[in-house]
Amino acid sequence: MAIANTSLYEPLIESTASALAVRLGLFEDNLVLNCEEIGDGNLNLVFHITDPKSGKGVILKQALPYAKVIGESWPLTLDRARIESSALVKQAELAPGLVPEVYYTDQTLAITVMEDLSHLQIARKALMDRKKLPLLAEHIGTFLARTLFYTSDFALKPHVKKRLVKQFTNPDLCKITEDFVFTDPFFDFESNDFEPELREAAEKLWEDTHVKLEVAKLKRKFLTEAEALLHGDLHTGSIFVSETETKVIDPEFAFFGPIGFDPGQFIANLLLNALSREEQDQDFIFEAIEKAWNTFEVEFSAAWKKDSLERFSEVEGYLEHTLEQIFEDTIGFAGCEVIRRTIGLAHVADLDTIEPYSRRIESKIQALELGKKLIKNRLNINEPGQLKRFFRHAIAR
Ligand SMILES: Nc1ncnc2c1ncn2[C@@H]1O[C@H](COP(=O)(O)OP(=O)(O)O)[C@@H](O)[C@H]1O
Ligand SMILES: CSC[C@H]1O[C@H](OP(=O)(O)O)[C@H](O)[C@@H]1O
Repeated sequence: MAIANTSLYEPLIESTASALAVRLGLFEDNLVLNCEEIGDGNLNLVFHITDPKSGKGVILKQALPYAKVIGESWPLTLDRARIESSALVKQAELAPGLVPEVYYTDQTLAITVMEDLSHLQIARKALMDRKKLPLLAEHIGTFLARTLFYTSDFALKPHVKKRLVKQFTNPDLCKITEDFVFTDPFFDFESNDFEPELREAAEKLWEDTHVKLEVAKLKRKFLTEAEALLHGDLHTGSIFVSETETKVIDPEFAFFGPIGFDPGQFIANLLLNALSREEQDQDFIFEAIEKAWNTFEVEFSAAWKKDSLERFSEVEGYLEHTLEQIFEDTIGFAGCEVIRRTIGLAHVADLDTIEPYSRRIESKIQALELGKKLIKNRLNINEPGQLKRFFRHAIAR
């Protein structure tokens, strides 16, 4: 894989990042700015630049020519910065108010300068703090319906759609998902990462040919179905929230894929949070899943009726068939995400911080059972209202 021409590229440090923000005219040049690298994700640098006097801030995100979490031994294309900034611009157009505003991008330096969202909290952390998030589900349902419908063949003319598919071809980042979501966790591969106490449950999964056949089908969909422009990594760490606002960040995995992938990742990460809760605290999560899906369904249907260019859209039953297929895929993709976040390379804090350790192991064994059952039974789960019972039944020992 080619690494971008690094002769003009240089990784920024705090002083050069704030100097760049001044050069871009984002701050006056006589100010004393604060700049801190706050990136806690797996891949990139994130600089938070602020003027302490006015309180004004911006975020400057820069891709490194490798995956930050692994180091230079894992080269990764700088083109992901172009994908991320273009996706944010497209999503802002389709779902206004639900993504940070992009102020500036530079493909050579692989940077995106964007709105500072530090007044909000990452949804994973808010959910772990058991915060009430009354608008999260509705906002994400709207984000999904609008970004997915309006980038699909239902809304776009064929040439426009194909041009966008080309613009958002994202092979390196897709390969990460193909490996770490759809392949490695289902085999005894070195990249997997789990506690010794989970080995027996992992081996049971690796021997389960039914699960593996169903994952193979889901992976094929991910590889081949260019239905709509996905966010591509819509976990709760990619969403900023408060009681009144929701902003989706980090779409560097964006590409044209199967519509059910984004709702599947969102629902999976809510289910992973539910696994970290006592039963009496889980209702908020199941209500959020139902609300998000119902909002998605209502807004996708309204957009279909208002704006579909497809002649067959009027055919009775076609919308219902499309939504049923998306829901089936959503449940299957959610199952893959639950499993990979439990024994794969990239974990979630919701499970990893459960105390005591014995309960953490118990919850992770439950996660593996839940993931397998979601994948195998995705055809029998017809609406989100069934998920609470399904979850309780799946994790019962
Ligand atoms: N627009 C923003 N405003 C405030 N903080 C941000 C913003 N974007 C990212 N961050 C912070 O940086 C962290 C990593 O950003 P993210 O885009 O997820 O990076 P990565 O691509 O490496 O996963 C986030 O968890 C958040 O704390
Ligand atoms: C080594 S990439 C693993 C994992 O990291 C990405 O998440 P994020 O950018 O939010 O940290 C993505 O989920 C990848 O699958």
